[in-house]
Amino acid sequence: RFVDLAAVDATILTEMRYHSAHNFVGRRIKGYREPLCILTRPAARALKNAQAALRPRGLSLKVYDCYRPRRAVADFAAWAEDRSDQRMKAEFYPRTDKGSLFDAGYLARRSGHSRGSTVDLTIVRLPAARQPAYRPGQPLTACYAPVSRRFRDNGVDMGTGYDCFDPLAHTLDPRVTGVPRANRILLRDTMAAAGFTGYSKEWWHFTLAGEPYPDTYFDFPVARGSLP
Ligand SMILES: C[C@@H](N)C(=O)N[C@H](C)C(=O)O
Ligand SMILES: [Zn+2]
Repeated sequence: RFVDLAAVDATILTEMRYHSAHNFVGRRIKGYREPLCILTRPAARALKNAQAALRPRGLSLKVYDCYRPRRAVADFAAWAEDRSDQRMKAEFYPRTDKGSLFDAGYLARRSGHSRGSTVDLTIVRLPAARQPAYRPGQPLTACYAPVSRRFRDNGVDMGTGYDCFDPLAHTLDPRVTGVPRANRILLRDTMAAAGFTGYSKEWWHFTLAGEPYPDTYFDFPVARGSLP
């Protein structure tokens, strides 16, 4: 019952951050063998419906993370214990202690992503702007800096970048007003209409209500060979 999202809706943009070095760890995460968005079929179909609601408005979804194997979650946990590695702090958690990321709710020891019906995503205005390639070692900017100063993601302004482990990324943080607040609400409402529930601490994180494997945490690698 798992599928490659591209086989269900080829128009949804992808930027698989954990297959890349542009994430809070700073390198590819264990278990991400290919830059694919794998989801349960019901979650992929529901995302297709969300995309269909956005496209007439000149907008598209862009996914950052989909199914996440348990070995990737374990990689996050091992990384969190190594306090000496602060390589990506300046962008992803500038004012949060990395030792508190699990307790603060920004990382989960048993992640909904491992059940296959949870997705991290944003909205992009079409035609999608080209965004600069991330170069490991480049100077980093805080994910909560104004949109003109932080990493130039081609998503609409959500008030912070993706995986910004900071209270400003809480979906309804009262300091986020105007356009970024409206963008968060558009994403939340579009996803809700398609059957997904958001997460109060991360504007980008959604889980399909009535997911097919509510109690199963999978560990197959993210690779075409894992699919039927
Ligand atoms: C790490 C972030 N993208 C995320 O998905 N956080 C939630 C809490 C999780 O790990 O499940
Ligand atoms: Zn997530």
